[in-house]
Amino acid sequence: MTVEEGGNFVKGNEHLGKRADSIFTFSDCRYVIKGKEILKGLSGTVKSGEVLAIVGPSGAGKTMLMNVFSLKSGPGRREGRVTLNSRDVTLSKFKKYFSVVEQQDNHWAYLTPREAITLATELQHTYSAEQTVQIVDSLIENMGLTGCQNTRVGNQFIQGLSGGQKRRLSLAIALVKKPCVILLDEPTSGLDAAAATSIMSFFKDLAQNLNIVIACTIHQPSTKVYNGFDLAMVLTGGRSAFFGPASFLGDYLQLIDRPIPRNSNPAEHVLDLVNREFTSPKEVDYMIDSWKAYSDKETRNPDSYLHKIAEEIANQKKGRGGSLPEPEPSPGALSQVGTLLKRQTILTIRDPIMYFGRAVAFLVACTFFSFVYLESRERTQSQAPYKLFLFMWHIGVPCALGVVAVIAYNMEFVSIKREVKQGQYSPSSYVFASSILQLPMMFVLGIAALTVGGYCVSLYHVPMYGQMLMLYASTLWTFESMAQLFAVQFPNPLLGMLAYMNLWFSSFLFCGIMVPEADVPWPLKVFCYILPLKYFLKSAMHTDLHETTFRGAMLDSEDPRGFSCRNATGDQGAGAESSLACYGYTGHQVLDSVGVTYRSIESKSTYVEDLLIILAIGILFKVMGTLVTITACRAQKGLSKPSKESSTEEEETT
Ligand SMILES: Nc1ncnc2c1ncn2[C@@H]1O[C@H](COP(=O)(O)OP(=O)(O)OP(=O)(O)O)[C@@H](O)[C@H]1O
Repeated sequence: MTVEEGGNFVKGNEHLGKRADSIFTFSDCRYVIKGKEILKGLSGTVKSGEVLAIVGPSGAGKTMLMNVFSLKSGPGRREGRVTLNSRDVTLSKFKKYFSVVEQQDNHWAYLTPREAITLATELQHTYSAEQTVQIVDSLIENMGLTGCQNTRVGNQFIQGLSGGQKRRLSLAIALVKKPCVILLDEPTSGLDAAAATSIMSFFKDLAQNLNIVIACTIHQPSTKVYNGFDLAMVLTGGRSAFFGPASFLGDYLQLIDRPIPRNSNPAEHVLDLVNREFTSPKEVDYMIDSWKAYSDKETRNPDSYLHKIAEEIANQKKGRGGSLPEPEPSPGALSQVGTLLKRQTILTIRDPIMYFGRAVAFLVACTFFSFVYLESRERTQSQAPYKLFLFMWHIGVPCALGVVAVIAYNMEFVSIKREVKQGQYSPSSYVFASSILQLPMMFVLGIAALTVGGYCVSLYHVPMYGQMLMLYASTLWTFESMAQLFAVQFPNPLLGMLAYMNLWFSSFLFCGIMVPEADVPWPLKVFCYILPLKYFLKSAMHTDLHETTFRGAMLDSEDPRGFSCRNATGDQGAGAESSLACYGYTGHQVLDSVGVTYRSIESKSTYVEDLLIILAIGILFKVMGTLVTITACRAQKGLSKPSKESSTEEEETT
């Protein structure tokens, strides 16, 4: 029987591995934002096999406490100690021994649960293919995902797994690491009562069978769900109003003269008592003060539970918490890059937004502009300058559409940060894998932009297709690197899009066509050198024109320019064209003539130089993006140790 059918965790499953005993302790945890204490000295301890529920009204500080446990960086300063077997939980310990299941299930929408679990296993373990299949089968069976193992996970846009199935998939992925502690933020949110009861009883079985610590926040548990917890912590206004065995809450409330009414839900009752929105502040203060008085008294009673907790915390602080298990060997960087590359390839093929959707948009947009500039396919005198404008559209519009990549990379980065923090792989492995995949995809995008619009409709010079494609792919890659930088630099994708569009506009403005480079004042002139479109246009014009000839002009040794349009034939305006519309017979002559007005255009080939500059600009943005990615993934602050006074206070008031 599976969880899906309301059953229990399959006991004694050897593939999931039973952990050695461990103790998770937090002592005197505080969180201060701009001088305001959000968490006020919270302490507690949870043993392996136990489930702790942190309950409290909205704004009580449940999420903040979870963030403190999970070393999440935030706006404030954290104080206190969080330990596992008396070792302070640092980011590297966290990666090895902790798994977090966040409130929002953030999965790869285009993978199936089987693929997602398999890839997570391959990223974190060095198992053989056969062992991997066994582990994956076991997780799928135990998490009740058998029926949906080959269904795409889905998201808000594509239909996929139900909320409960997604939550179980999150848990399956969290278990792949074989953690000692699992932290769950609101695991029942969005689930109906039956699903919530089923998943909580499942957690209880899981904690016992794998001997792991589970700590979760929960908003308003039903009686059935509440009865499944081993320990409960009641929070209000960042303070503790109860911490101890969940089954003891009723007796405690009786002791302080706030008994649970008959047939009432204990959690609901206590939440009513500590909620300032529904109860008088006096009553809430009474609950906090009563707990402080009770815990102070009981901590001194050698037979009490609270005394044992205080002792346990003191032991942990003194380093008498036992050793931590040695984590299983993890795959090397190359193997991780290979697995990530496999995942990125599957996602690229299935998710059209990132590349293939853009390729279609490029094809349509460039073909559209080719039709608008249909006359420019004729290599005639009057059309010569319009070739330049067509190139501007043919590269400018695809680059502008790169703004889509900012959103896509931003969404991707949310998942990447989570996976890196969970210790699945290093950020540099991700950057490496995504960069490898980007390269061929830039050629796909270049082919889409160039082939139909440029070569079929606008009749670009076919022998130069390879060179032109290289130019396109490089320029698109440079803009892709810009998009990736802004996607990771700004957590809000709208800001990233704004930054990208600003850079794109600047690139257009300073491409040497809109305003002569010589006229641009310093320091703005620097943009003429560091943005890629100028180099692209120069080389694209040269590549397409230099081996061709233009009708309406002829070589003329008597004319100082070496050509004239007076007696030329073949152009509709031949002979009658004004000297202004006479650009030249050879591609070189036309390039020089166009360059009189648009000074960045010239007949001299600067292809290699331009290509290298474009690539250098791309590399610069890539390096910046990589640094920001690595920094953002590592931006986790450890807890500062409590002050002497606060540690003493903590020992007194568990
Ligand atoms: N940036 C901030 N500046 C000041 N106060 C903040 C900030 N972020 C959160 N808080 C405050 O911290 C308190 C605890 O918030 P937290 O999100 O932990 O509550 P919660 O118990 O998880 O609530 P809920 O159940 O509604 O999610 C709240 O009173 C909130 O207003």
